[in-house]
Amino acid sequence: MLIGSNETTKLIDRYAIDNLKIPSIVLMENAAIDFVNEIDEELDNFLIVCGKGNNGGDGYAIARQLWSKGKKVKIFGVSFENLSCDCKINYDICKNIEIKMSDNIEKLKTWILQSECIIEGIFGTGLNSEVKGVYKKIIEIVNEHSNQKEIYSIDIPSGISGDDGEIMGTCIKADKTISFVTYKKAFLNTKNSKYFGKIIIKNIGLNQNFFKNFVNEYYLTKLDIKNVHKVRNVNSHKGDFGKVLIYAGSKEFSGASVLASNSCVRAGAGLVTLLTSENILKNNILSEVMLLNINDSRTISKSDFKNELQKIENNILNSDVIAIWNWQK
Ligand SMILES: NC(=O)C1=CN([C@@H]2O[C@H](COP(=O)(O)OP(=O)(O)OC[C@H]3O[C@@H](n4cnc5c(N)ncnc54)[C@H](OP(=O)(O)O)[C@@H]3O)[C@@H](O)[C@H]2O)[C@H](O)CC1
Ligand SMILES: [K+]
Repeated sequence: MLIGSNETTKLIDRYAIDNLKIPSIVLMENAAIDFVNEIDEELDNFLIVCGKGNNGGDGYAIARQLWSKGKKVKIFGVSFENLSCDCKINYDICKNIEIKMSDNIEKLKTWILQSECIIEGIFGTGLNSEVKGVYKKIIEIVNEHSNQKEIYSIDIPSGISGDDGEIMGTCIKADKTISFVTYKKAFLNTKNSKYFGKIIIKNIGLNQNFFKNFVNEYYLTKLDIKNVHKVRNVNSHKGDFGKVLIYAGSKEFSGASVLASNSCVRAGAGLVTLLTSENILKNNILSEVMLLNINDSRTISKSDFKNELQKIENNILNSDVIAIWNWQK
């Protein structure tokens, strides 16, 4: 999965709009549909809190989508003036379909209490300075009055910097964050993970592989592993999947040899042989790994030494990959 700063996410967005000719309003609609698909079906009564930018626009579009599913929806708008272009389009539709809307802070408290779920789109990747004034107040009210209610954040919890996950004065404490296109850099800031809740990334109609050159950082997911995982021919033999020789472990330190050997087996190597000091490991620790014990005592006889060397040489010649433990007493 692509990891994106605010800037890279915007670049991808711009490329999709300017070069791929996907209208921005279509991206917003896709974002809203993807978002709504991740909302718990049991929830029925929603309050959407919208800012003035495209994050707020996503909020208005989500409100429409929920309305079309017959859900109860109200909207609190930070302001209905100076909305971004796509935000205004969705705001106008919400007005036309008569979704209840208000920008009155007192109503915000009442409406939160009447709802089961609060979806917030106050700020997304466009947050560019410390949250103050009315925005700070709105975020605090949402956090304070949402006890026992689900809070869903659009793209990123409002008030968190998308670039480093730091709190810009104050921020929403989400139960679920449904984010678009990239795994935001912010989510790597584990110090603040309690504010993100469960993180879900949606593609909003774009394909991550198409944009992989826009970033140089990737978040490894089960899906990524699945994509590189090759289906094996039923007639194949374990010898077809590489032979690994690991030389590791001593009487005092045997852990690394076990970890490395088991990791190779888990990663799919065909034959894994651990070359290690005599008697340091019981065979049953390594179920699929072949153990090759060597006598590495300092008082070994010359002929035994030759035999040990021969054993090692044979194994080296027979291996595709050799891992050597670098530890000196
Ligand atoms: N491909 C995608 O990822 C898509 C993302 N979408 C959504 O769009 C937002 C980003 O939208 P954007 O309009 O760029 O930004 P925001 O909505 O986050 O916020 C912009 C407004 O907020 C004002 N602002 C910024 N910081 C502050 C602050 N500290 N206090 C008050 N106001 C602030 C800003 O005003 P400026 O005048 O300062 O610029 C804007 O008014 C993304 O997160 C997604 O949710 C698309 O919908 C689909 C494609
Ligand atoms: K948000």
